[in-house]
Amino acid sequence: MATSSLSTVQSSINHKPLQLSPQRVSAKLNLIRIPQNHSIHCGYSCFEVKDVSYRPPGTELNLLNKVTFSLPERSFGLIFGQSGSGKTTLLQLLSGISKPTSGSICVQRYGNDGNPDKLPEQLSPEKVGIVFQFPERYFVADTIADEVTFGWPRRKSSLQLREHLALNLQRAVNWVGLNGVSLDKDPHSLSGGYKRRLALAIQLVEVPDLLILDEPLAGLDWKARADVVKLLKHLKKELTVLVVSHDLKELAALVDHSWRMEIGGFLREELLPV
Ligand SMILES: Nc1ncnc2c1ncn2[C@@H]1O[C@H](COP(=O)(O)OP(=O)(O)OP(=O)(O)O)[C@@H](O)[C@H]1O
Repeated sequence: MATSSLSTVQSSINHKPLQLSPQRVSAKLNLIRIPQNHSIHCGYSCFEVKDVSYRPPGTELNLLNKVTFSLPERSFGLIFGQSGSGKTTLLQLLSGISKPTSGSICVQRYGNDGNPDKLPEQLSPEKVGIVFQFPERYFVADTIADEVTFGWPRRKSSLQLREHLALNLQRAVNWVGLNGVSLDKDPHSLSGGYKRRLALAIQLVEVPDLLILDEPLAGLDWKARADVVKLLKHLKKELTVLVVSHDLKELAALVDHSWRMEIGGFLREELLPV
């Protein structure tokens, strides 16, 4: 999809306002500690997309046709396929920018025996972080600190909430390896790889249940690409990540599940052709 037509949406998505209660922030802070205690948790969750079709309002053609796949938590999925096949359209549905014409996008919890242990819950857009192609094009602030905190509550929020957000900011910045960089620096002066780190940090302030990346390596030189791959390898240890990319060789070592999107919006599971 042409990036210009999405610019407004993407700007607001890069900086979606945080609507967090202190309880939700605390829950998120706890979430980040889950991997260390992973062995004591029973069962697992899966993001499950079932029979999702999408036809833009006022058109006659389905861009997605009965797309079905599932991605277990803390795994790395990659969707590849020809330009114009519908990959970005699918990411827009997963992140709640558009709504499926039919089908469901849910989180299903399974017990240790592999059986569902409760009814599937609809995936809430609030729990999805998305980094669009070329996210640096939508940076709006003059400093890294302002860029990350754009859209945060300024006045009416409690001190407790602001303290939690500040902690989250610090954690996100450390997580993506931006901690050696002054938060007063102009985001536009960062190198390509560091701009991508910043775009990721914005999404990681509120730890997403699902992190989606559209072409994370596009437009970067070889060094920055290697840098972003290394960062994704690091994030994969704690997050569920879904990537759309044409850069199959560079990402292959990270991939747990892969699918090919075919023209007409048909998705099928397929090993990477590398
Ligand atoms: N709102 C819309 N109305 C009609 N057609 C659309 C709309 N949005 C996207 N399309 C068309 O849907 C198809 C799928 O587009 P999409 O951007 O999802 O493909 P893609 O696989 O992500 O491509 P690329 O790899 O080039 O990013 C394209 O043919 C595009 O022109």
